[in-house]
Amino acid sequence: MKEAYVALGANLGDREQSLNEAIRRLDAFEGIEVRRISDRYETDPVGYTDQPAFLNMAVAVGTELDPLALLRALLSIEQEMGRVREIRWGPRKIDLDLLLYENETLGTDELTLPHPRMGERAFVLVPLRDVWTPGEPFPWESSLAGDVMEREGIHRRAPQSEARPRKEL
Ligand SMILES: Nc1ncnc2c1ncn2[C@@H]1O[C@H](COP(=O)(O)OP(=O)(O)OP(=O)(O)O)[C@@H](O)[C@H]1O
Ligand SMILES: Nc1nc2c(c(=O)[nH]1)N=C(CO)CN2
Repeated sequence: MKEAYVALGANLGDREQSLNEAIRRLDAFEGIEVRRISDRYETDPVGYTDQPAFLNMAVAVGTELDPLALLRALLSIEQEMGRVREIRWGPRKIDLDLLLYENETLGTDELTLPHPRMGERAFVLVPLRDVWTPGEPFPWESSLAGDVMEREGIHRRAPQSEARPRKEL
């Protein structure tokens, strides 16, 4: 089994439900198992800013798929969930990006590894740090120093059990 990291984002419809559904579909996919799941973060939109706030997460997966097959699995889940591609960096029901696959580097149009913009995106790095290999230093720690969360408009959401109304506990 190889290890890979996937970033998830949603900013249209029921964002929470979309993220849960995407993780369920990932884990159900032949050759992929979800190993660790980050907290959820409410984040200000980056790039194209005239759009609703995102919910962002990251997961660590174990996989028997090669990098391209894993990327295609992510794209197929996006499509099954009804993602419509319109504006680049624009609003979407669900976005799944392949951040890292072991230590592979790749530079094709279809797949670039590591993901070319991950190092400059706090909305990616903050959840990625949650699921990083336990005991291993997080390589982007210095990018997250100081008040980056405040500056980039990133707010950790309460865990689901805390967020639920008492009667449902
Ligand atoms: N590491 C990667 N993860 C996901 N997609 C990638 C990667 N490298 C290249 N791509 C290609 O990028 C294409 C466009 O991806 P997508 O529509 O998710 O981009 P975006 O989310 O708008 O922007 P960004 O790539 O900056 O997150 C995909 O069809 C895919 O083939
Ligand atoms: N906060 C935030 N901003 C974004 C995001 C995202 O997931 N979170 N995804 C984008 C498309 O790549 C563009 N901008």
